This record gives sequence, C-alpha cells and structure tokens, in this order.
Amino acid sequence: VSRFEGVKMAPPDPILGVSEAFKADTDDLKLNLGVGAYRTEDLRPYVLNVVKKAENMMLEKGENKEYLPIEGLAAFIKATVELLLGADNDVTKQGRVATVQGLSGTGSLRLGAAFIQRYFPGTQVLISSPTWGNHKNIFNDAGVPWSEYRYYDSKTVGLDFEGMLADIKAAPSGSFVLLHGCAHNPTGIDPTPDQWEKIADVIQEKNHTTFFDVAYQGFASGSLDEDASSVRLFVARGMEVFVAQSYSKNLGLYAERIGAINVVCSSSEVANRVKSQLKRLARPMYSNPPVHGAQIVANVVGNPVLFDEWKSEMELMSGRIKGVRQRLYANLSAKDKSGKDWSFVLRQIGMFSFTGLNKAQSENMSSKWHIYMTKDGRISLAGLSLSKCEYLADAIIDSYY
Ligand SMILES: Cc1ncc(COP(=O)(O)O)c(CNOCC(=O)O)c1O
Repeated sequence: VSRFEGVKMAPPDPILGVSEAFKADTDDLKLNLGVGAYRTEDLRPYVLNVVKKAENMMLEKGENKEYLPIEGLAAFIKATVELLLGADNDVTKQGRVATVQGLSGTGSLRLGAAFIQRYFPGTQVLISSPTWGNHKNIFNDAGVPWSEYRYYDSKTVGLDFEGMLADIKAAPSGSFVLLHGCAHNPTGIDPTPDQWEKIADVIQEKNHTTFFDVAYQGFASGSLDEDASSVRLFVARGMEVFVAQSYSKNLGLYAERIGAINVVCSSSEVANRVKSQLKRLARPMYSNPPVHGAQIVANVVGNPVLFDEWKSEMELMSGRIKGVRQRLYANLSAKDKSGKDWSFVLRQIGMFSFTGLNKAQSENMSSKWHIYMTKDGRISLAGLSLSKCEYLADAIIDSYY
C-alpha cells in the first residue's frame, strides 16, 4: 500500500480548471472566456512583435546561461521600477525602492507575503470581495491571515465605496491592504481618482500599509502612466507601499514568469535592509529567477524604438477589448426586451466583465452554450472576438432569465 494513501485529489483551480473543461468540450461553438489571456480577433494567442524583436536581438548578441543574482537582472530591475513610478521619479533617484525580480505576479505576491509573515506575524492583509482567485491561496500558504473588505455592489453592479472605506477603517491599525492598481480582477471596476484619494486618506489615518497588485499596467487603459496613477498617487504622498508587478498581460509574457516585488521605503538605508531580507527569503524558495523574460523586458524598455512600439501594441490590445465590450453591450441591450440596464458592461475596464451571472447560470453557459467562464460570473473579454459577441449575448440572456 502506498505511503501517500492519505493524499486526496485536489479540486480543480477555479480559473485554470475552466480551460481544462473547455479543452474537453468537442463542440465547434465552444468559447473559452475563462482564463485572462489575450487572444487576437481570430482567437489565437498573441506574441507581441516587440517581444520577437527583443528575442532576435538576444539571439544575435548571444546570452550566457549564468545564474542571475538573487534579486534578478539589474537591467530589468532598473526598467521595471521606472515603468512603475516614472523615469524621472525622485523616489527612484533617492534609492528608496527595494526591488527584487519575482516569478511573475504570483511569485512577487508570494515573496511579499513571506516578508509580511516574517516581520509582521499575525498581522492581517485585507483583500477585496471578490478578488483574484489566487490571492487567498497565496496568503494562506504564506501563513498570512486575511479578511475581506466590501468592494463589489451587486445592486449597482459598481463599487461599494462606502463599504470599502468602512471595512478598511474598521480593521486593526497597521493592517496590510491589498489593492488592485488598475483593472480590478474579476469585477473590472476601479475607484475614480477622487476615490483613490479617500482610500489613501483612510490608509494613512489607520497607519495601514498598502500592497498594490499591478498585473495590468498599460493593458487596462492602453497607457502605462494612467494605469500606474493610483500607485504614483500613494507614493507621492510619501507612503511606504508594496507593489507586485507582472508582465504576463501587458507584454504577453505569461509563461516566462517575469514580474517584480517593489517595496517603497522612507529612506534608502531602510530600502537596502528590506531588499537584503527579500533576497534572504528568495534564496531558499527558488534561489534566483529566470533570465529570459527579464532580458526581454529590459530590451524592450531600454530601446526607445521598441518601447514606443510596445506602447502602440498595448493600445491595440486594449483597443480590441474595448471594441468587443462595446459590441457585446450593443447586442445585449438590443436583444434584451426586459429593459435591463446592461451599461455596466461598458463601464468596466481591463480584460474582464463581471456579468452578475450566478454559479448555476454560468453552468448553463457551459452546459447549454459551450461557453466557459469562471463560476463567479466573470468573463474574459480577451478571449472574445467581435464575430462571437452576438452568440455570447444570446447565451447570457438565455442564462440570465
Ligand atoms: C489581479 C492579478 N494579480 C496577479 C496575477 C498574476 O499573474 P502572473 O502570476 O501570471 O503574473 C493575475 C493574473 N490573472 O490570471 C489570469 C486570470 O485571472 O484568469 C491577476 O489577475
């Protein structure tokens, strides 16, 4: 008898498990609106032109395969913090940011969580309700307790701003507050600039520390600067913040696992100590990070021509998603005779639309219409083409009523 008899089968991942179900479906009409991965109009994965050009540069130059330092590739670290805070940001110039290359957004969140567990054992992190499916797993496995702040208001299909502020205010002083920098996943609902100011006020009043999760910079609005404005607002106020970054979406480097954890500190002396402890946590976790994705980011950002081309490709990707959002809304409002207001589909930004479909209704979407989405009612518009919007609208209306 095996020693592992007691090991039970794990449940399928709420997001990646949807893709498995999609693959098993043999119907030609099937649509995968589960995983947040960009597809072109003909529903194929997209490798950005700038990524191909950067890789050609690397092949010509010839890269060795030596270990990177624990903190990652120096050129990447310089590029990633400048993208986040702006090239001329004095916080960067003052050396007040501890930046360590992470295994994409997930690994960067995990490293930040490990730091919190080590230096603030028992202190909780507040996460939005709902939030990205993996946030709870990351903090659970890092041994960081979490509780939820109200975020989504199903009545208005908008932000429960009063509830959010109240819950952040009610939390014990010195809690960590996880905020999506832009393109909230799964709701697609972001605070307005004025609301960000009020959120910063409460966090400062309570001596909380913000943990920004920035997985869609440049992908939500098409502008790198606009999508970083919430982070830059908090940093401009002199707040110390954690920021996890990911290049999965905006540079399409999903499987390269490239991201960073940044800790903005009150002085460079503190930043150096924080960075040394982040490295100390990374070393026994994975020792040092992979070079390929870091080199691509460094080459794209470090080359003005490629950087500009990247910006236009991001506008193209976010523009295509805005187009399907509008087409979907047009079909929903034209077909639904009940007079329901579907305009929330237009107001939401980023890769996702939070349809308000419940678990049973989203199951009807897959069983009857072969459309795959997460059980919380989220659909990834990145997996939708203009030509499929009518079919999707029919399915949503059929499932909704
Ligand atoms: C908010 C957020 N943080 C972090 C991440 C981390 O992604 P990665 O580890 O690939 O950088 C993601 C990626 N989402 O995954 C796709 C999906 O929700 O269907 C994310 O959405």
